[in-house]
This record gives sequence, structure tokens and C-alpha cells, in this order.
Amino acid sequence: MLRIAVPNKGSLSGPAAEMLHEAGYQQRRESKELRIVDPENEVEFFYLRPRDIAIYVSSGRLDIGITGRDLLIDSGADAEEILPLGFARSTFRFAAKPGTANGIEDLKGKTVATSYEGIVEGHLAEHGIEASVVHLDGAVETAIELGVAEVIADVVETGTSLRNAGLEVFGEPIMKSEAAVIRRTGADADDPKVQQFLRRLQGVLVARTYVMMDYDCRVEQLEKAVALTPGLESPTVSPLHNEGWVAVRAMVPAKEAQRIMDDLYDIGARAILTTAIHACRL
Ligand SMILES: Nc1ncnc2c1ncn2[C@@H]1O[C@H](COP(=O)(O)OP(=O)(O)OP(=O)(O)O)[C@@H](O)[C@H]1O
Ligand SMILES: O=P(O)(O)OC[C@H]1O[C@H](OP(=O)(O)OP(=O)(O)O)[C@H](O)[C@@H]1O
Ligand SMILES: [Mg+2]
Repeated sequence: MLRIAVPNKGSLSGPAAEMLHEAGYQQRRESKELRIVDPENEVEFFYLRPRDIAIYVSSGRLDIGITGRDLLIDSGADAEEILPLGFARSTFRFAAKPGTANGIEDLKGKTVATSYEGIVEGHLAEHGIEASVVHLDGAVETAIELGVAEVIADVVETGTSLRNAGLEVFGEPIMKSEAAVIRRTGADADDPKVQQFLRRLQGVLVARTYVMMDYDCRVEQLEKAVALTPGLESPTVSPLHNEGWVAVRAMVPAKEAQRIMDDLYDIGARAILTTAIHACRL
């Protein structure tokens, strides 16, 4: 049975459970459940604190886990990312009161408050900067106002929390993060159970980013139309009962669907439809 760590709380937990559900796995019914077995899929899910997931996975007691890239790096655990999942996207940045710092050099001798000491200490060491790091569990934006630190390093998504605290980012972004599937460094890459799990999640990612497009066009326009909708390998082209016309079917990126429909219409394609993809295996 494949043993998988899933975030039990916070920004990662809802979207992770949703993705697993879309991939056909059973998920817990209530948030107090810490462990469930999905016998049909031969998988056992352990609901753990996102911060602890890399540690469990690196110990080898769990096969894989879903966590944030920033949490994985911060933990220093012996685990590696094998599939980025596209949700819980964030950037990790330094911030301070406007006009107090411009770049990493300005951190010398200062105190930085953060929940991610591993990332911050690693980044400061890489740049040869000596500064003190204070650990706070959360709401670090308030640390400056209350005099605990002159600078913070934190997760930024929309920037609302920083703006509300009257702070501004400075310097280069420290890292970009998103949720990812991780495994113990050097674990068997060909394990068929892990491969099947990854294929299912990849199927969800593709189903979320592509739509199926169908349309009819004149044979003379086919090459132009196919250039607009090349599909993943190559579009399906079928004859229509009306001579001189063909029906075309191809997957297209959902974000570009409306523009592609306009362009197809302009070259004479008609009956252009898009439909959602619920699941797929590439
Ligand atoms: N506002 C946000 N937008 C997007 N991703 C976020 C946001 N806040 C945190 N994350 C991401 O979620 C992960 C952190 O999850 P975690 O559950 O530890 O923190 P949280 O969502 O802030 O919850 P908590 O309330 O427990 O602090 C990290 O990978 C981080 O980059
Ligand atoms: O740029 P934004 O869209 O404002 O998002 C970033 C904020 O979200 C998270 O905080 P959360 O609400 O989880 O509280 P916490 O600081 O206690 O973790 C993170 O720690 C930032 O504070
Ligand atoms: Mg938080």
C-alpha cells in the first residue's frame, strides 16, 4: 500500500484534498481524521502538519507527500520535489518600512523575523551577510511595528498583508514556491505505485489547463486551422457528409480557448465548440 502525507491545515490542505479527489482518491470526511485507508486504490493517506511532511517523507516511513516547495527547503530534510502541482503559489521575500532597505546588503547587523529560518539563514549565508534571525510562528508582518525586528522575510501572494502593515518588499525575491509532490532523495524512481499516482495527478493538471475543441472547416482551410489547434500530438480530422468539409478535434490551453475560437472563425471555421476535460492520461 502506498503511504502518502497530505497537509491537514492551512493554505495547502483544501486544494490538495480537492486535487486528490479529482484524481479518484477517497479523502477524509471531517478535518479531525488523521489517517484514512483507500482500499480500492491501495493507498493510505496521513494528514500531517505541512511543515512536518518533508521530515516524515525523508525518514522513509511514508513514500511520498504533498507540501510547499518553501516548506521542503526550509526543513532541510533529505527529500526532493518530483511533481509541481500549480497551487499555493507564492514568493518568499524580504520586506521593511519604506525607505529603510534597498537590497540584501542593507541587512548587515539587522534582525530579521521569519517563520522560515532555514530559508533565510541559507540565503544570508550564500550572500555572506551577517544578520540575526528571530523565529515567529506567523503574522510576522506585525514584528516590525512591535519592535521585534527591523526586517521580515515572509510568504507574499497578493501583497495585501504587507500593505496592511505599511511594509514594502525589497531586494530580489528569495524564492518562488508552489505545492509539490515530494519523495525521499534517491528513492526508487520506477516504483510502479508512485508512477501511477503521479500519472493520475498529471491527468488532473492537464484536465484543469486544457479544454477539448471541436469545429468544422473547409478542406482548403485545414492547414491554417491545424496551425491554430496543433493539439498535443496531432489533431483528429474526420470527413463530414458534406463534401469539402472536415471536422477537427484537438486539445487547446483553456486560457487561449476564446482567442483560438475567434481566429478559427476568422478563417471560416464554424460550429466551434469547447468542452471541459474531466480526467485524462497522456
Ligand atoms: N496567502 C497565501 N497564498 C498562497 N500560498 C500561501 C499563502 N500563505 C501560505 N502559502 C503557502 O502555503 C504553505 C504554507 O502552508 P501552512 O499551512 O504552513 O501555512 P498557512 O497557509 O499560512 O497556514 P497557517 O494558518 O497554519 O499559518 C507554503 O508553501 C506557502 O508558500
Ligand atoms: O500576500 P498575501 O496575499 O497577503 O498573503 C501572504 C500572507 O498569507 C500568509 O499568512 P496567513 O494568513 O497564513 O497567516 P500567518 O502569517 O499566521 O501564517 C503569509 O504568511 C502572509 O502573511
Ligand atoms: Mg501562514
